[in-house]
Amino acid sequence: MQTVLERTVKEIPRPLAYHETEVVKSAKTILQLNNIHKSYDQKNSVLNDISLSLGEGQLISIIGPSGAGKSTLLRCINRMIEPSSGEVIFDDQNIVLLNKKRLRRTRAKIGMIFQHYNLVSRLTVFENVLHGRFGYKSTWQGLFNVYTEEEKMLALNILQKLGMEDHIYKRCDQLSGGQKQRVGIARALVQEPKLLLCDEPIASLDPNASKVIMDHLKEISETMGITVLVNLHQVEVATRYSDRIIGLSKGCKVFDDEPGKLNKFAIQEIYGTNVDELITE
Ligand SMILES: Nc1ncnc2c1ncn2[C@@H]1O[C@H](COP(=O)(O)OP(=O)(O)OP(=O)(O)O)[C@@H](O)[C@H]1O
Repeated sequence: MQTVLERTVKEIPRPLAYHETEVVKSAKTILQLNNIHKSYDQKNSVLNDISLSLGEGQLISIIGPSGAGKSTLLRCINRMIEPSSGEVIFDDQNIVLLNKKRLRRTRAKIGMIFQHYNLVSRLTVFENVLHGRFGYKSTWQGLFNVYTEEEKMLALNILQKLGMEDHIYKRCDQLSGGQKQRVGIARALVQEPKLLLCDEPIASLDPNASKVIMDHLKEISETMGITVLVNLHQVEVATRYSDRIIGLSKGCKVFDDEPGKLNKFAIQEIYGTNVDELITE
């Protein structure tokens, strides 16, 4: 008898045609991780020797059970969490070695979106989005919210692309979860990033809102050439949207391939043996 997992994996549309796979393989490298280790204490290792490289304009998902180290890995890339050792090569420089000033400049090219949006509730959509320009401002410009006309036009255009043009003067606490996440994406895009890190962007959203967000992320990678790295709990979403999937288990990379290769054995290696339970949850 077919398991739920086998049925689910079979029914998932394969997003890439053969010729597209070839394009993915030849994409220019935008981020290279070399031998990343992370321990929060002396005893336990949370990330073990993670190496990978990401191509320009790809959407790559990281999947794995709770506690596998997905958020830690994502946050080591922009040094929200300091890796214990290893290299993070982005824009031809090792981020791990940058001083505060150069790190700030480099981070401006790395957008991030969060499960709980991290917006300022009492500010408007437009003000929240403009905050994405902070990385390009001097301290006083940031303090006094000094933005150029070009920056305001950029924010408006992005909000329009994300279907948020009717909400720009609303306070963020008046928005639905899906709308808040679109503001989070707009704030990241106004940075004009080369890389977008998404830490469980749909974990708090219903299926419809999740689809809207994933459709936008896919379009961003395909049409803007921005590399999108996204932590996901939903295997079927990862399979449907990703050019490539990375599987983490107990801090180790145990899978790194195209979605079509994510068979039940690979899923078992990533999640352990309770595979049916995982899919029916
Ligand atoms: N600040 C911290 N101090 C100590 N341990 C931590 C800290 N942050 C995370 N950990 C531990 O590191 C491990 C990996 O956590 P992480 O949040 O990266 O996993 P995850 O795969 O993202 O999990 P989830 O899917 O539940 O968010 C867990 O065992 C967690 O308890």
